[in-house]
Amino acid sequence: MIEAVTSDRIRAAEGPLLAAGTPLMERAAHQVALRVADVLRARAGAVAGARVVVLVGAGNNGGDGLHAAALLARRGARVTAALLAERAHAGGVAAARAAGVRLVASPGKDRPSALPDVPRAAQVAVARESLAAHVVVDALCGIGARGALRGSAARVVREINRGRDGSDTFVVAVDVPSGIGVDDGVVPGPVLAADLVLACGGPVAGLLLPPAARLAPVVEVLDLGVDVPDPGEQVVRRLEDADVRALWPVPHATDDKYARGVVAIVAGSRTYPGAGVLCAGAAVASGAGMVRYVGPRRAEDLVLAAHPEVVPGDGRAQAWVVGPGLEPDDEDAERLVRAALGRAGAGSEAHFAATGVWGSGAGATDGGVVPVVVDAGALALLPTRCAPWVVLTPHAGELARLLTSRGRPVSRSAVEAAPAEHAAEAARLTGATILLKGATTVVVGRGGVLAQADAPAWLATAGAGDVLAGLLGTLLAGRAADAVRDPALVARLAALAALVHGRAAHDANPGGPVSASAVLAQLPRTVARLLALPA
Ligand SMILES: NC(=O)C1=CN([C@@H]2O[C@H](COP(=O)(O)OP(=O)(O)OC[C@H]3O[C@@H](n4cnc5c(N)ncnc54)[C@H](OP(=O)(O)O)[C@@H]3O)[C@@H](O)[C@H]2O)[C@@H](O)CC1
Ligand SMILES: Nc1ncnc2c1ncn2[C@@H]1O[C@H](COP(=O)(O)OP(=O)(O)O)[C@@H](O)[C@H]1O
Ligand SMILES: [K+]
Repeated sequence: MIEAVTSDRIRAAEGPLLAAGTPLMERAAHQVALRVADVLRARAGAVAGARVVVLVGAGNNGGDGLHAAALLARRGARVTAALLAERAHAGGVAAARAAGVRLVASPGKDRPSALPDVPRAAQVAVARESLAAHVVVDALCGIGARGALRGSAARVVREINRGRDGSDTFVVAVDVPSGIGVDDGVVPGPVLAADLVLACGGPVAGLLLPPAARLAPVVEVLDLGVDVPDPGEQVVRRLEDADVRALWPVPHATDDKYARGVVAIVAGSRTYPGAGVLCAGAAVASGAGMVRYVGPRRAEDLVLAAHPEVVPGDGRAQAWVVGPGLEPDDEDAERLVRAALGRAGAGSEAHFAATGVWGSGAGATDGGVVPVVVDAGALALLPTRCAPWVVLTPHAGELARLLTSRGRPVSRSAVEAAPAEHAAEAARLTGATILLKGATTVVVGRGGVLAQADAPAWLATAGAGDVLAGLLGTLLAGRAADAVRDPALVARLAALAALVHGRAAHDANPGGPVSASAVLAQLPRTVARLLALPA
């Protein structure tokens, strides 16, 4: 599991070390230079003679970049450092100059730390040189960044981005891609998408959160000897493949189908029967002990034809999945959804406030409260408050509608610009655990935020969400009693579902298109592959 914290935690951890004179910048620069040298060897064959452009900002992030530039120049790389702010780290400039780094817009002798704005022609030249380099190092700003990149830095980054499509420029970002919201992952202006991010001491939350996460697809943490204290709930987590084994409900030799967990599905309608087929099929494919299906005759016939192991009709279950493919104003479906939500014990929060316990763990298996996944059409049928083992699985448009219906009018694009913030708002307003779908899926529940970026963009296809809902139903049914006792587990299981869903989409056809049916069919093999990994 990757854990990322807010930037003030990193600063607090670094403070005492810096006060004691620990050379953190030298350590960071040394490790950045080593990793850039690895990339140069892979891309240019050797470090000596390879072309590197370092984009340098005003603060210590720029200092890291300049010291790394000096180290690379000493190993024979042809390094240009473009000083793109009104000042630059003095020690870094001296080291770079002494090592033979070519300094663009370097400070004059009489104004060593007050740089003029870089002229337009020089900005274009820096962008051209960057696009032709083997590696570009982004050291414009790190955790000290506030708001969108500005001035020459913003213009050079825009210029590089304009030319980047046809070029295979490799960008290494020092600490973060400059200009992202380091704590909330917003992208308020131009940012250079990184191929590799080298996080200094520990990753900050913004690297894992959408929309910034897509600009930081690979994050490596540089060990600077900084110990970040336990941040409690101020943390963003990402599950990795090695976490699957610890969380997945693997059956024991003594289990029968009921002990393994029964999932009941209310999905699909006369108009959209396929959602029922995909949702129930995903619950079967991910290993439920039994799957029940409740829906109109046409959908039920199709579900049973595709998945004969599904049991038709209502009955006891350890988890419910409601909503995929329901038609508005379908009174039968509405009654079933409300009954399922009733089984989740909408009043559980009052019980928790009175007793300090979330519910009886046994309740989940003896007909008491059970987890419920609420998707698509069922999102409009929520009670005022939900228990945290009710998991809402909206996409951005559905979350915008949900927030608007609760007196917080917001557009889909506003949700997309700050997904974690809006998911947290929905969790506060409803009490439920929120799984907000997208290229990076954000889960907000008890115990903090999780952000999963495991899926290829090919997964953005109709029906994929129905598969996710069925898969999550199986996980919650398999660990229902634990989930009701420990609501933080609900959020982890939701993140686990997103991880496995994304991996199955990749495994089904690496690098190419996938249908929702193909993801479903791939699930058993992907689960087996992930369970075979060492924990
Ligand atoms: N703590 C340590 O010693 C260690 C830290 N380390 C490294 O230092 C980094 C933190 O350094 P930092 O605190 O100096 O801030 P940094 O990220 O360089 O940015 C601030 C500068 O950028 C400017 N600026 C701000 N916003 C901007 C914008 N939107 N667009 C353009 N410019 C903007 C801002 O200018 P100002 O607003 O003040 O005029 C200020 O000058 C950290 O990420 C890591 O890489 C490692 O070496 C290990 C030891
Ligand atoms: N760009 C993307 N990259 C990767 N995964 C994506 C992307 N866009 C959407 N997804 C995923 O695809 C699925 C789409 O679900 P959803 O929008 O509910 O579709 P449907 O309602 O048709 O089933 C979600 O799991 C979501 O996280
Ligand atoms: K940076």
